[in-house]
Amino acid sequence: MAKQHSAPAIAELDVGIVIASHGRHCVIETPDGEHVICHPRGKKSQAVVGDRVRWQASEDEGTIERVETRRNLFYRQDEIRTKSFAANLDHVLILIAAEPEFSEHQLARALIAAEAERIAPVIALNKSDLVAPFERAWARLAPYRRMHHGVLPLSLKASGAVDRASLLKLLTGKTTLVLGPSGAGKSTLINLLVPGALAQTGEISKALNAGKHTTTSTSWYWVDKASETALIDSPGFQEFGLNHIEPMKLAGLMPDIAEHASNCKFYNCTHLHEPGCGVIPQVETTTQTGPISATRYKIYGELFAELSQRRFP
Ligand SMILES: Nc1nc2c(ncn2[C@@H]2O[C@H](COP(=O)(O)OP(=O)(O)OP(=O)(O)O)[C@@H](O)[C@H]2O)c(=O)[nH]1
Ligand SMILES: [Zn+2]
Repeated sequence: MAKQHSAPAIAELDVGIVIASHGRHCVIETPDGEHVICHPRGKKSQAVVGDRVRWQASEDEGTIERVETRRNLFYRQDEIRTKSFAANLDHVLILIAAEPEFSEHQLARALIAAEAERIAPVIALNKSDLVAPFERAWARLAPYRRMHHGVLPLSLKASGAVDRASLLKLLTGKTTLVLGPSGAGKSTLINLLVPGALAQTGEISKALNAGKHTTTSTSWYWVDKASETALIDSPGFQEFGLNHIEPMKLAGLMPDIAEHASNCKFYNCTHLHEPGCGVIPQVETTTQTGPISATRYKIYGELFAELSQRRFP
């Protein structure tokens, strides 16, 4: 009888971090800093950037045998699909700018997705050198400056060295996903913290596509030689679907609303119309100031309605 080929025990397999992904295949980095193109074994081991994996070499490529348990997974979900950005994050850095004008809806959605996975968000507002638009954007961010850890003002082009230092103070030793709308300065930020980063991405996508001119969707960069601080660059800030969030969980994921949601008369209060609601009287109106901004409350109501109507794919 032929001897059956048995798979090696997981403990004997090599370890790696997923540093780029493109469709079904991805690039992993070994502890020695080598890069290997890997394919998942079956559908189960679909890996995303930031995943720690166990893999096995096969000729000059590799097979991912297991994805280690994730600390968190930052993703968005609409009616058609789920997009996973990255796993095992310490921070999501949302970079917006004085210009182009940012969408508060998108910002609120990305913050909710981070909160749902218990990932600490950092908001940065770039282009402080554009004085008047910056002032307007800064004022629009008042509710966000009160929540979280404030908003970091930047001028990546005009004061790169100072901004580099303040970003490193926040991000050193951490793994951070950088998100932002087009034109806010994401490439400028990544190149400031990781000189040559974009050239590196070019090489990786070339390896992945064997000469085809497509770019990788998400990429990992080490900021330091010791490989302790990492940035992850990912497109896709637009159309930030939150279908995976239960409507009744929404208030708990918006810190300014959550703060007052425990004072409601009904335990299942939606904070939309109920008598004895702790949230509604705290919302600012044209005649009354309040700790909850009218815009934030409106976003809450719209999202609640949207999530209540969702259909799972
Ligand atoms: N005035 C000003 N312009 C800046 C600043 N930082 C970046 N920019 C400019 O803003 C534009 C967009 O910057 P990018 O870094 O390419 O932005 P991005 O977010 O990567 O944009 P996409 O490539 O479209 O995703 C460029 O023309 C930059 O030179 C800044 O601090 N002040
Ligand atoms: Zn309520």
